[in-house]
Amino acid sequence: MSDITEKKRKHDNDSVSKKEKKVKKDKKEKRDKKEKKEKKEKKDKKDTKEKKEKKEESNEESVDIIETPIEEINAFLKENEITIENGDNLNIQPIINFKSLSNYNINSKISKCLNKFDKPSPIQASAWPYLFKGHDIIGVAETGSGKTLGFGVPAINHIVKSNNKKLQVLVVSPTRELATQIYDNLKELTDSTSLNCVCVYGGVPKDQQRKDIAKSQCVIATPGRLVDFINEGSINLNDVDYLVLDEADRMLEKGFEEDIKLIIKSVKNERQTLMFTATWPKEVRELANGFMKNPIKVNVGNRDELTANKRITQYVEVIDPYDKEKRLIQLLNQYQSKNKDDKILIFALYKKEASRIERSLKYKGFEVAALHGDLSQIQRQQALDSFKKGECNLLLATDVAARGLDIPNVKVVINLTFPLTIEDYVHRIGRTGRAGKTGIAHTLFTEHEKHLAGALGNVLRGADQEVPDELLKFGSHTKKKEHGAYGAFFKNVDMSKKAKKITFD
Ligand SMILES: Nc1ncnc2c1ncn2[C@@H]1O[C@H](COP(=O)(O)OP(=O)(O)OP(=O)(O)O)[C@@H](O)[C@H]1O
Repeated sequence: MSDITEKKRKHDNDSVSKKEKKVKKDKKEKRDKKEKKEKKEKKDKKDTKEKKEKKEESNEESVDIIETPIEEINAFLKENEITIENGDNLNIQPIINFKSLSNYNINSKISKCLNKFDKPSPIQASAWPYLFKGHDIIGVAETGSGKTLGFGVPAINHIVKSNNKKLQVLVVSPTRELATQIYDNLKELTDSTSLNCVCVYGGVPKDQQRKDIAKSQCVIATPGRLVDFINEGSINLNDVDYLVLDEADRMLEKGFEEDIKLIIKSVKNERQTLMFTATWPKEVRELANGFMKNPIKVNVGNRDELTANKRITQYVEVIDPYDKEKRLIQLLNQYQSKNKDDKILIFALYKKEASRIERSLKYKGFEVAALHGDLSQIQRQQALDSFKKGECNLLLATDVAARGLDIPNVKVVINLTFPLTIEDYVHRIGRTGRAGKTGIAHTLFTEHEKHLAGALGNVLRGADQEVPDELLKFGSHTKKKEHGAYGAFFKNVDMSKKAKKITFD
């Protein structure tokens, strides 16, 4: 090849590669421009969203403080027999209507979830203001009075306000079914605020729970599975600064103490601690104080004495133990209603007893579901679901169903065998007469339970119910419950110091 031809070829090649380079450069510039534009649009969109949210927030902030007249507040406290005790002599008005929630900058998405109700229930009205301000609380109010949202609304608002995605709220519940129910309640709130919540309980595989924990800000748990996860390092509670013990007296009883100790040791020291229940026996009060900082005690109804919901009509029949089953059939025939929605809940004491009675009822032609500890978790959940949905209107349960379960249209509770404690009696019958409704509790009482006759008599009197003569014959002696738990964890609190009862004047 001649020099000239070689030069021409080189020149041609150069100009081709220059052209290619230019095309490439143009393409890149175009691409960059497009990316830049997309980025800007994205940012603008985000800014607008943030601005909108900020505006909403500032709107909330700029809302005028809603003052409720003192006379109205005092009438509300009196009518609902509310006492608020605290050592710091704080004087914070209850939130007696949802409008007043704006005084506390409650996230509007959370308050929207409450639209289905007319007004806060007495425990919500009186506990919320203290909880929004970050205080520890012991909330004691009758069964079915809305305690779940009483601790749940401030819990989720606490996460929203913190503006971080760490796990911050822990709710501990004694049974799997109750944990699931609390989860359903709180999920409505977390979903509205695009936060995540997980329910952690035993009897089902762990894998999915582990995955869900990793992305959740709120955990509802039964103690056993939670302790499992703590021990295997699958859950980090270091940032939990809002701790709720639901059914607190049960959680502080012997049997749960080791788990509760470990759980409390695993959460943040600087935290808000809440204890909610319908029964607050003297035996656990000092112990509870040891886990809390100057707790405010909110009492709805005269709950220094054990009291049952007064909208429940209580019948107590003293009976020969051998006649119980025959009487149960008569009661079922008497109470089974033509209204297909009405439900009856029967309580037995032991799992074996529950299984035996279930078989016997089925043999006699009753359609009955059963819920007790000898069943698998799937069977337990199926029985509860079919009872809740009304597919089967008769449920036979042990005390696993005594606390917290909120099942619509339970018209009658039958105590086939009396529970081990008088507190359990109050919780069992509290499965009826919920959220302002009425109900019936029919109890078969035998000489085997005579040591609880005095306490039962007091509960009946306290709720303005008739005390049968046969019950009085057992005398009024009440066996004291003992509490030997908590060893070194136990903190002696000076109970002689009287807390102040607040009145608004
Ligand atoms: N402000 C309200 N007004 C009317 N109903 C309400 C209100 N808040 C909650 N409820 C309803 O009251 C029912 C009982 O509530 P919840 O289960 O929280 O009771 P509880 O006090 O925890 O009862 P328990 O002592 O048996 O655990 C639920 O169906 C709930 O939806």
